[in-house]
Parts: sequence; structure tokens; C-alpha cells
Amino acid sequence: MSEKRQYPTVLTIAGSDSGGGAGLQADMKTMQAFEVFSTCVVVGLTAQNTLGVQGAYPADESVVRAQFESIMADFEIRAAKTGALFDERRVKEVAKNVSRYKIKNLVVDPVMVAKGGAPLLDEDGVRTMKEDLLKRALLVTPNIPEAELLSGMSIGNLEEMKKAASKIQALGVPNVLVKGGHLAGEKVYNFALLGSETFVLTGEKVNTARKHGTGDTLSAAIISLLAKGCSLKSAIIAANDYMNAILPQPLFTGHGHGSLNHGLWKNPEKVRESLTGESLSRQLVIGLGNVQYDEQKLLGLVEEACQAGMTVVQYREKGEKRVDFEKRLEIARKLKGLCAAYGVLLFIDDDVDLAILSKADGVHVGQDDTSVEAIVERAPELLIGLSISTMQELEKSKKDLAQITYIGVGPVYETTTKTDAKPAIGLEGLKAIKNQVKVPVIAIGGINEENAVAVYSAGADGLAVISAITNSDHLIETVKKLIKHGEAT
Ligand SMILES: Cc1ncc(COP(=O)(O)OP(=O)(O)O)c(N)n1
Ligand SMILES: Cc1nc(C(=O)O)sc1CCOP(=O)(O)O
Ligand SMILES: [Mg+2]
Repeated sequence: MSEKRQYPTVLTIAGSDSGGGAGLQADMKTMQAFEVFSTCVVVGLTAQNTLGVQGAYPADESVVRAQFESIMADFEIRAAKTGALFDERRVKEVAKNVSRYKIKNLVVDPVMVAKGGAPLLDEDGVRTMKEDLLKRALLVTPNIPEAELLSGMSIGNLEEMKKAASKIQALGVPNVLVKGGHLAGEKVYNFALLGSETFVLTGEKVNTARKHGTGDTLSAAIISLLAKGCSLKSAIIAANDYMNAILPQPLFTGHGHGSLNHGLWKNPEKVRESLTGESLSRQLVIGLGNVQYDEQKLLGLVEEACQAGMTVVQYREKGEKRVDFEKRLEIARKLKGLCAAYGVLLFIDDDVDLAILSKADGVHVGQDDTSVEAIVERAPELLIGLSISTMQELEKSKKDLAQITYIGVGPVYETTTKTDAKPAIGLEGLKAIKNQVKVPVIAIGGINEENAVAVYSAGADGLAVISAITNSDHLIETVKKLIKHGEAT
């Protein structure tokens, strides 16, 4: 991209939330997620966490002005939003600067009260916002209590939201989005009045305390899309969709009104819920050691296996000739690209660092590898497979079962592929473990296209193989048989 062509840049004019979930921090995280560059005018600081606001410290007006000067002297601001403005003096100062710099595409999120009840705008501030700031904005996005204060009427249903929106529009702002999340009911209705056009956006009410910063996030999403040239209507619709996507999968940070998942990071619980039985059913376990250290052979075989219908690849590098970490990372990243192209999950054997750095979907660990607890603490986004060979191991691992995606059970049959394999447990051993667990059971060890049917019949939800694929001279047929045996049982 040439230097002349400036990246879409937006501005948040807001208060800082030291807890990181709301305020300008929520705005900037959202802007990052929408791939626009974010700048900020800090109107004040709050000492805040997910439990409440412990202190509010407005910035001097001269400090607010100086930040506007610096930003407007350098950046082309395509859209801006306001958040907590603290009091009348700061609202006036912001309105003056919006006017001085002819800031376009301004969305006013009229933040008045924090989730825990702390006031974030005084009475005079509300009046000045109505008289001085709203008429400079493209859109205002009040929630129910804010819409009540701006419109001077009480709101208990959608009809009243509509009336309030018209009253707010009469204050001089052409477009109004009243957010109905505070009203009772299973669904959330947001009412948009854009000029003379109206529409209602719906969402499921999500039963979570972790909704801190929802208003900031929605308005930040809207200006990010405006900065990318979207129409106001499409920006509102897409921002509403984004809220519906992130609200049900919050991050667990802090102990109160925790943060939203602004970046839509992978939530392993949601990923696990979305996995079908099929997605875990055929796993190819493989590394350079299984293909005479021939990288091209490894990549070619994995691609062919993915094409043929394997659903999981596990990258497992063992033995004295094991390549160094840098090379393993290079291969893991290549495998990630290949698997992603075929919608196949990539797991990494043993090595949590490698799984994190290659952005693999999961890690497979044995009883003596990194503990499930330690993996969850380090990388909650990773799916986890855990080896269990005996009832004793199952007993020891029971505490972990809620956190894991599947258990690898084996060796079912004798295998020469794994040098330190435990004694074969047979179909009876497999059945006994399967009967004790709800988590998917992936059988491993000596499984091939002939005995796969018996393995499935013993209750396995899926199977993992090495030599059945690496030694096959008719790979597509082999995978087809594995699929057929799975379907037959
Ligand atoms: C699907 C699956 N099941 C079991 C294993 C074995 O893992 P582990 O016990 O950690 O032994 P090594 O693979 O590290 O030798 C597996 N990798 N995959
Ligand atoms: C990697 C591995 N783990 C096992 C276990 O029992 O935990 S058996 C095994 C080797 C599987 O190779 P093949 O399909 O060639 O028998
Ligand atoms: Mg291991």
C-alpha cells in the first residue's frame, strides 16, 4: 500500500477504562477487529474493573483540545465516536472541536451511567449534549435509560422506543438507534430511525453478566464500517450481527461484569459444541519420522488424505532424528494452511508451544505430558485430546474430562509404529473405557481398513491411524473403507 493512500482511520473520543472492557479500550479493540486504524482523544480516566467504577478523573479541557490538535494535524479521520464525556465542560469542549475540525460521520454513544450504576455524565452534561453535540452527529445510539433522559419520556416497549426516537431526532440528529437490551423479554429489539426510514433489528437476549462495554463496542463497530465506506444502514446491520456473534461467547476475565470477546477469539466450548461426530471421526497421525524424513512426501500425503476424507490431522514428531523446533514450526504452519483449506482440524502431539505458535486447532497430550489444567491456563483456545489406556488412567483423568475434546484410547491392537506403546487393550478394553465416558472416544493402535469395522462396533466414535495411511498403496480406497466402516456402525 502506498504511503499516499492512507489506511482507514477512525477516532474515539472517550474515557479510559482501566479494566479494558469498556471505554476507549473496548472501542480500539473493536476497531482492530474491524481492521481500521484507531486513534483516541482521552476525555478522562476511570479507575475501573469488572466489579465497578472506583474513581473518575476528567482530563483538563486544554488536554482534550491538545489531543484533537495533534490528531487532526496528521490523520484523515473518516469517522469518529464519542463515549463517556464526564460533564458539561468536556461535552462543550468536544462539541467545539467536532465543529472546528468539521469531523464527519460522528456517532454519539451518549454514555451516561456505567453498568454498575456509576454516573458517567452529569445533568448539565446531558443538557449540553442535547443542545450542542447531537446536532453535529450523524447518529446517536442511546440505550433505554439514555433514550429516556434524551427524550424526556419513559420507555417500556417497542412502540415507546419509536416515539422516543422521533423526539430525539427532533433535537437535531438525523439518525437514531435506540437499543432495547434493557427491556424485559427473551429477545432484544433495537429500533433504527434513519431520516424517515425505520427498521427493527433483533437479537437473542444472552444470559451473561459479561456484557460490559456493549454500547461502546456497537458504536465502534458502526464507525469502523462507516470508515470503510459502508452505508449507515449496512454498518448498523453488520454491527448488530457482530454483537449477536460475540455476546454468547464472552472471555472470562475479571470476576464481575466482564469483557466481551471483541476480537471474536476462538472459544473452545463453542468450537466443541459445533463439532459434529463426523468432525473427529478419522484422524491421521503423522510426522517426518513416518515418511523417511521426506517433507514433500509428508505434505503430499496429508493433502491427499484430507482430500480423501480424513477429518483430523495430528502432527507428531518423535525419535532420535526429530527435526529442531524451528523446522517443526515451519511444518506445523504448512500443515495448518493445508488443513484449513480442507476444513480439517489440526492437532499437535505433545508440544503446547508448537500448537500455540502454529495456530493449530488443538493439542494431543499423553498422561505424562503437559497437564490439561496447564494447557487450559496457557491457551484456552486450544482443543485438547488426551490419551487414556487403562481404567486407572481414566480414573486419574476424570477431573479433566469436562475440558477435553476427545480421548485417544489405545493401543487397541499391537502396533510397531510407536516404540514405547503400552500393551494392547483389545476391543474389550476399548469397550470398557467407552462405557464409562461421554466424551468422544478415538481408538488408536494397529487400526487398519480391515479391522476398523470391529473398532467402530466396539463403540469408538472415531479412529486414529498412522501406518494404515503411510503404508497404503491405494490411499483413496483406504480412506473410503474407513468412512464406510464408520457409517455402517
Ligand atoms: C489420537 C491419539 N491417541 C493417542 C496418542 C498417544 O499420545 P501419547 O500418549 O502422548 O503418546 P505419544 O503420541 O506422545 O507417543 C496420540 N498421539 N493420538
Ligand atoms: C501414536 C500412537 N499412540 C498409541 C497409543 O496407544 O496411545 S498407538 C500409536 C501408534 C499408531 O500407529 P499405527 O496406526 O501405525 O498403529
Ligand atoms: Mg505424548
